[in-house]
Order: sequence, then C-alpha cells, then structure tokens
Amino acid sequence: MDARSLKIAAAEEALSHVEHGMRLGIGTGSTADEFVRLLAEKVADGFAVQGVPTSERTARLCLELGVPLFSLDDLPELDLTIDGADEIDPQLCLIKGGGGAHLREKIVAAASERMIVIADETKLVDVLGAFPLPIEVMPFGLAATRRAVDKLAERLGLNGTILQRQRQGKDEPYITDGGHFLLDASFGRIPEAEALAEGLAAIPGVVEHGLFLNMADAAIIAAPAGVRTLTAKI
Ligand SMILES: O=C[C@H](O)[C@H](O)[C@H](O)COP(=O)(O)O
Repeated sequence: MDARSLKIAAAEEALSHVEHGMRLGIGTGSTADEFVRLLAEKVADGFAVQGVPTSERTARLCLELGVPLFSLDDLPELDLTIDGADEIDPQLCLIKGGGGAHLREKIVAAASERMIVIADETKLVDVLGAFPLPIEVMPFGLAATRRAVDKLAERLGLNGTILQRQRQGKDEPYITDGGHFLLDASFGRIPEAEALAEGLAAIPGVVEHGLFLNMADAAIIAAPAGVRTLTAKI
C-alpha cells in the first residue's frame, strides 16, 4: 500500500464520523486534502455539511470541489474537526504545523466539540519532537523572540537548532495565512511538552506553536494491515 492509499484509508474512516448537517472544521495538509476529496463526493450526492476551512489552501480545494464553506465567525461553534498531524504520541498529543497552518487549525479545533486526527502509522511516536516544532511568530521583534525561545529551550534542557522557515525553493521567509513568520525548532525529543507549550505561550512575540496537547479525542491511523482508531490514554 503506498503512502497516498494510507491517507485515503484514514480519510475514508473519518468520513464515517461526519453526520448530515454537521458544522465541520476541515484541516490542512495532504491527508486532509484526501478527506476533502471524499467529502466532496458525498456532498455531490446530496450530503449536507457546513465546512470551516483551516487554511487558504483548504478553502481553495473545498471551493474547487464544491464543499460549502463558512467562516468561523459565521459558525463559532463546530461539531467536529477532522485534521492531519505531523506527530502523534500515545496520549494523542500532537505536533502540527508542517504545512504552516497550525494557528488557524488550533483556533478551529478549539471551537469544535470533537477533534479527530487522521494519519498513517509513520506519524506515531513515543515522545514528541523528532519532527521540528513549528512556532508562528510576529515579524516585529523576530530576533528578540528567537532569543526568548532559545533561552526557554535552554531552561528546559532542550538542545537543537531553531531555523526560520523559508518559502520552498526561494531565498525569502515563509509567510503564514496570518501574515506571520515561522520558526522550526528541531529538539529531537520534547519530554515536557506542557512546560514547553506554557513557556512558548508566555513569549509575547510567539503567536502560536504547533503543540496540540489534550485537544484530539481520537486518531484514525492507517497502516498496511488496516485502519485503527486510537483514543487518548489519560
Ligand atoms: O500545517 C499543516 C498541518 O498541521 C498538517 O495537518 C500536518 O502538517 C500534516 O500534514 P500531512 O497530512 O500532509 O502530513
């Protein structure tokens, strides 16, 4: 089974949790894109859903495929969000933001009664941190914010490099949908994710980080042997 087939398998299973008429947060990334494609087929058959996209990219795909969209201001309370992830630990804590969308993704997930993550099994980890943690920051005061992140990492005993994300193939900064910059922090392991999340949230120039702690209710994981659903072990 190739990587795309696994994403489709997870997305298919997620679709079975979407009920007619639901207010639905729609995630970002290659796995979420597969979900949008499957959802669009159901919508074309008369299935009603009110979608709230988590990025301009997802909004474009939904519009192209005919999935009805609303803003989060139209629908400030959502029934369910389906989204991908870059890493998933045994408690279903996540790293997200590989596609730079974690700010809107977190706002949408927080407005949802439930969040279901879809991924292939390569995203499962024992401890978060092998995937570089995306940190969305204000362009103003970038150097000071970066220094504050460095100091926090040092205080928490986290070693690694922190790089500013660049636009793919270009020598210019990546700009998020919110008009901010991104730092990618490669720590290797983040044993105290809560302390890091709290510390990052306390830095004024940090807009949002990609740690999603205690937000996901379930993760649908696709592997060549089949699809399974994990729930948080608290
Ligand atoms: O910013 C992007 C999102 O957090 C994605 O959901 C995450 O990067 C996973 O993307 P993919 O499904 O392409 O691996």
